[in-house]
Amino acid sequence: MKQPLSRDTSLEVTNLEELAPMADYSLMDSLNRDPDATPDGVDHRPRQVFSGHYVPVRPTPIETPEYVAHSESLFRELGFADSLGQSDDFIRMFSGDLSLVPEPMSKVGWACGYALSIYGTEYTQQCPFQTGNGYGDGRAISVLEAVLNGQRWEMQLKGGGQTPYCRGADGRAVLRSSVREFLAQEHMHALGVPTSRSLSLYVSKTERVRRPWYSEGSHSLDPDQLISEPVAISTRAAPSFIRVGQLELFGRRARKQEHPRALEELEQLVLHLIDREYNGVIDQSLDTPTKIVMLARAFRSRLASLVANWIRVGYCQGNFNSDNCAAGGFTLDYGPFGFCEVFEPFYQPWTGGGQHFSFLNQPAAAERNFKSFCSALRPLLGAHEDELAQLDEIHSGFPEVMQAEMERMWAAKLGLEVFDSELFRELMMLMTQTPVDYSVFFRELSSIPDDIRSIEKSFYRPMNEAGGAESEGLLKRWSEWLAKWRSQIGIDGAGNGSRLREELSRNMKLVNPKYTMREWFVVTAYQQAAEGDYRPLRALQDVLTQPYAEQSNSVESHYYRLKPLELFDLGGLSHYSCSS
Ligand SMILES: Nc1ncnc2c1ncn2[C@@H]1O[C@H](COP(=O)(O)OP(=O)(O)OP(=O)(O)O)[C@@H](O)[C@H]1O
Ligand SMILES: [Mg+2]
Repeated sequence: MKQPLSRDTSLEVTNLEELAPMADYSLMDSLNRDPDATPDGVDHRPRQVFSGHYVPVRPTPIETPEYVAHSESLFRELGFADSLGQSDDFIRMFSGDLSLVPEPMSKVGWACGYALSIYGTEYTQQCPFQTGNGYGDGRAISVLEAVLNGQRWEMQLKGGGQTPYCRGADGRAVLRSSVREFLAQEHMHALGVPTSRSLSLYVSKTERVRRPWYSEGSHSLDPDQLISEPVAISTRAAPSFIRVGQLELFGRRARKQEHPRALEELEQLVLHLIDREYNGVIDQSLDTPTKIVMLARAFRSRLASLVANWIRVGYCQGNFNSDNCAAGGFTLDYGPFGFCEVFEPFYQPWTGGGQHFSFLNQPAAAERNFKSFCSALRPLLGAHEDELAQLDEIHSGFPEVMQAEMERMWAAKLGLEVFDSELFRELMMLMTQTPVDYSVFFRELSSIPDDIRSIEKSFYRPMNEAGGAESEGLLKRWSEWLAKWRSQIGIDGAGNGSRLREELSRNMKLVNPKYTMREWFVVTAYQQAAEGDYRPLRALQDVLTQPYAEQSNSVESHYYRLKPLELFDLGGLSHYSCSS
């Protein structure tokens, strides 16, 4: 059971009037507004934005909003009373209506432009004007910057209506995708993986949009029908929402000298990034070239560690373009993501994602994004030969840093002090030859079994029944592998109850989660939520926010299970072609 944390409730924010004095839009001071924009933010038509870092946008509120969920733990961190999420003024603001927010809160939000590279290749075609000037936050609108409990946060609505970057789309997010992102962010945080956070989720009781989706039981790769879904607004929170793609937009403009202030705007953005995300890591008093070299090194280690963490918990981002890669080194944009159930090295839930963004190829995809990041910084180093050489070296060192992170991560998953490549290679071979559930396998291993019986719980195909010689051979190899592993971790001969064994098991269970976000639970949660029943969603939220805990027997029997075989290959459940 979760322990209620003791807290000083007298300091809690209980309404917007109390929150307002903490608002601090320093972004507006350090960055430039699009000079063509009207300050009132009512310009929602798709158009080109040629310069400036942000466009003022007034969100379009969803009709008749209803409270669905908030993150108790983020509220606690921010010093918000738990009841705040259900108060009228808070609901109004975070369902998109800024018209009544108290001073000095801004009645206008902002959206940002960004560029796109897919696996390291620059694209401009996704922009309706073929110039790259019409691409950016099409439905994400930041509405608040504030210093809360000593930390600076930016709050961003997703699904808050059209922005100049909407490319003709409706600017909305449906309840389905909003529930997914809302749950995933807090789950990842609880898993210890850096991520944007979930603040709140509100659904409209009357406004719906049509989206392509799968019919019940469909095995089709692409959606086979249009369905009407309730719209929702989820709010996410992070120190900033600067993406690698955003640096790229300004890097490309500077490289091509698209306008006289292009280089200056790139520098402003990079300094803003350092201030928001690398404060305390990079000394503000240093000169810009030195800062840039330090930034590249710091981002490299964060990115490598992030991706190793993804793999540790079985997470596949699915669409790891540069515009879905946060420059602060945390997970951003939970679109066509998924958690690996049956282990497959090239697991990829997004049908449009290809192998390059698949599960174990994420380190390579991260390297491509890192390349885009470094190219964006280059114009700022101009003739600084020394720093340019350092930047190149930092870039070319990415695979080595990534590999070291991966080895550390695999060693930790296996309870080893030092990575053992042979033991690991054999395990990978067995895990690809035996359909095995990734998280159940590592969790069962964390109990340090004496034989393979408990590990067999993670097998999708019983090994002994009618499997013949092949199955017998595999079982034998599993047993041999287990014996070898046991001797490597040094507990051979130590019985249950030995201190060493218990400590090792405890540590492994802090690295190998018991509960991960299996899509079939999420489907029930969002389907019921669309009917107005939020209980399955909240129950799942409770389970997923304590993923390493054993939890109750009933939670275990319900949620600690292999994916039922009849759910394999179902559209919307095992794979999806879009996520919005
Ligand atoms: N319904 C929509 N209306 C307007 N723009 C949209 C819509 N759906 C997606 N976009 C835009 O299309 C681009 C690609 O979408 P993608 O799925 O990567 O992002 P997203 O899930 O909307 O948002 P984010 O990256 O902010 O989490 C983004 O720039 C996004 O803002
Ligand atoms: Mg995106």
